[in-house]
Amino acid sequence: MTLRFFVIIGTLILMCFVTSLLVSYRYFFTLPTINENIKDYQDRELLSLEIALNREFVFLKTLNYDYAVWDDSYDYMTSFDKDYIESNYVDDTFKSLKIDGVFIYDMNFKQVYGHTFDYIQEQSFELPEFDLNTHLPNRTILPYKKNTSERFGFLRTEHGPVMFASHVIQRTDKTGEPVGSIVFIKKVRKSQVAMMAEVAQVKLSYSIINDDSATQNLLVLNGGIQNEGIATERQRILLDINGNPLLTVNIEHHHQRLPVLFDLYLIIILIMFFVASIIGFFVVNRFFITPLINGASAINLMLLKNDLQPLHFKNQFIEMRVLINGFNSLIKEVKKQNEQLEKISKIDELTQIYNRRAFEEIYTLQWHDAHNQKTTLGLMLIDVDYFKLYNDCYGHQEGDSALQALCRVLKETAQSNNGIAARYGGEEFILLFNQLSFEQFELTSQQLRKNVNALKLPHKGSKVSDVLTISVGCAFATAKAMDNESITAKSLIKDADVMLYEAKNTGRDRALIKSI
Ligand SMILES: Nc1nc2c(ncn2[C@@H]2O[C@H](COP(=O)(O)OP(=O)(O)OP(=O)(O)O)[C@@H](O)[C@H]2O)c(=O)[nH]1
Repeated sequence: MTLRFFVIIGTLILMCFVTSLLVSYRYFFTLPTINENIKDYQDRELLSLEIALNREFVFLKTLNYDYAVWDDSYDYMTSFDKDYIESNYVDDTFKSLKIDGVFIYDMNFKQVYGHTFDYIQEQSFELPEFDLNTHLPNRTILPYKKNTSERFGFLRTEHGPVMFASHVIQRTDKTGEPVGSIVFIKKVRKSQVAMMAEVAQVKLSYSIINDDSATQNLLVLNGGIQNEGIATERQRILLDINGNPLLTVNIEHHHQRLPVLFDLYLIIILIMFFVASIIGFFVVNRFFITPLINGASAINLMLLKNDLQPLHFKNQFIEMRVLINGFNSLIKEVKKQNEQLEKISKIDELTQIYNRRAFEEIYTLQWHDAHNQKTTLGLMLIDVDYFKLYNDCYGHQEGDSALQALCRVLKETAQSNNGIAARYGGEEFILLFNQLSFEQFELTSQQLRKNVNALKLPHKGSKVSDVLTISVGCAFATAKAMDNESITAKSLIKDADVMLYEAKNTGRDRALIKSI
């Protein structure tokens, strides 16, 4: 798994976790509380509506009571005095009391007086429904049942629903047997409903029910919210005095937008969190993951190429800088040690010139170059004359010093002719030259021998000189020979070896050349 993938997965898990946390909090705590508050509010709206309706009846009932419990009304039921009617139920009475009709009944449900007057339109109208001898079910409007002195409610008429209030006729001091009852009525009007809506702070409309079956599932306006949820609007029915559905009331609640799980605030919070998470990821990616990945790729590439180099990253974080600097120091140290190892593996410790292994590598490369470019290649195989005797005479340490002095000469001579010098065996050395002409090569071999002689290292044991001398076997491969492939790298060394053998056998302290 990559670090970036891990951080992406981590960020996504964090986003899911926080989202579910916020959503759960809203679902289990906030939303139920808001719903409960709205339900409570809507319950109060329904109760207010009920109170507003009752208030309408209270006005009607109070008026009705005043007229029913009055000596003049009581007396009328025995005398049927027209003066009582003419002085108390003129049209202006209806207008001032804001009622639309008065009916007086005896104890046998017989209407002894009835008058209707639409106090707004100021005209009479017929209400046959209040003839209780022809509309027997409507007798329920009268308070003639035991322990009942008043009744009120709605009644269906051909002019629409009306509100009524009735009370038994009694003396003012409430003595004497009931002699009849007075009924006051008031039409249900839009203006009245509008006032109720204002009191309850809801929008109201109503319709008259003509088909009972359509209202079977509707609740009666009574007792507020009953086993219902919150809603933007709901319907209630009003029953007439006989318990039959009369009106459907459409209530539009104050709350027209119900709370949802993902409301605007939650969405904004989630968006803000998502944006913050994404920004966070990009910051971490930009300043931490990308440098780390680049660093890892660079190290990987170095390992593949086997070329260790310091990292050139800049980073804001102290820890990252410490890491990079630490790595660079490590690389520096490894390179240093590698160089030392390389040197140790290629340079002869005593003489500080190339060892045989290094020579083989260089020789192989130069052989191929010379072969490809058709250029000359020359080898000089050097052996110190009577060195065993030198050691015997001066000691091994002096022998070492002599070899060191000799190798300095070999190295200088080689380098001054663009060649290399290497230790080939114990006291056997080899020089390699490329692109020299035969003349230059020959001259160099002689010069080399002279330079060694010029060291003037005393050598009492030598049978050819009183100073240290060398024998040199040289092999020179011409450009032509390199081209026609008549020789090999090995054969050239062999030729040099043969010439060295010749030089030894023909008196030492000399350089013999074979040109191929
Ligand atoms: N002091 C010292 N002696 C070495 C070293 N390497 C080889 N020798 C000695 O070099 C001597 C080589 O002797 P030989 O190969 O017998 O030949 P020589 O005495 O040089 O005689 P010729 O080669 O025939 O002229 C040996 O005695 C080795 O011990 C070295 O690193 N230091």
